[in-house]
Amino acid sequence: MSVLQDIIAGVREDLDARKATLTLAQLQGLVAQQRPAMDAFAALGGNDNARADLKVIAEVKRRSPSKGDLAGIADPAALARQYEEGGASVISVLTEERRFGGSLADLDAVRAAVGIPVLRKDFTCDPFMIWEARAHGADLVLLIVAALSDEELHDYLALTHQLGMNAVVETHTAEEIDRAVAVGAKLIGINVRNLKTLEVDRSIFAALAGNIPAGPVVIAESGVRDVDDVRHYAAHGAQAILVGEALVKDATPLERISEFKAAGALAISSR
Ligand SMILES: O=C(O)c1ccccc1NCC(=O)[C@H](O)[C@H](O)COP(=O)(O)O
Repeated sequence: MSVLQDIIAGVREDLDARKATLTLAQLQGLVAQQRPAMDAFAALGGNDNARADLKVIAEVKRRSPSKGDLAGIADPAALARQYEEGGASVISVLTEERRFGGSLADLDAVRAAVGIPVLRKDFTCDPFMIWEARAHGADLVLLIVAALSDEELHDYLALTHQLGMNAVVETHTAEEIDRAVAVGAKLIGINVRNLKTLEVDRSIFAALAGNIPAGPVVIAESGVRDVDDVRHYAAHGAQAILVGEALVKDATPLERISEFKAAGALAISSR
């Protein structure tokens, strides 16, 4: 069993427990009370043809299978506010519990604290999780191509759009990019971390970004340690970067995001 399959097996068990306490009809009732989702495509520069700056998706990430404990994060809302002040365009909240130590409570806290779109970052493997994301105020969900059939990818993306949200459609190979493009993904992430082996290979972003046609926002996910990594991704076509570990371990994440944005903008202007 790959790491990804193992994570998803745990996600399904936890989901079954939540489904035993809340029906889909009850969840849909909660969704009806939510304010409309924010336009994350626009927030990430999707409507801006010039796309002169680099957008940052800043992640609230407590733990990871590859690195273990990353940060205590006593107050995810305070961290998210620092991200927003630093210039992040979207906040990503890892809600998976067993391997990442996250929760829907973290999502609630972050949603209440910031005025920018929030991504529920989880291993979406059931439509119920998309309804849950919206019920907890998320504006985006994550759809990992490697974890879904074409039919699931199509149906989950359609439900996401039906609920007024966007999806980061995550890829790791040329074939997965083709599948993301075929379903009409508007936000395509290239995760340089192989979720089956946990290997991080930053060079795959440069190798694969050219396979994404004009239109979708291109997001480089994982592996940002410093401005050199930011420059590398921006120089090779990233319009946004998704950063977790480097920010949660930094004493001054606000400054770090400003620095990443400045380095990214410079690299984009010299492309
Ligand atoms: O982070 C992991 O170890 C991991 C392992 C297995 C599946 C997913 C994993 N991470 C999810 C992510 O994609 C990252 O949290 C995100 O891209 C940020 O990465 P980083 O900046 O390297 O923390």
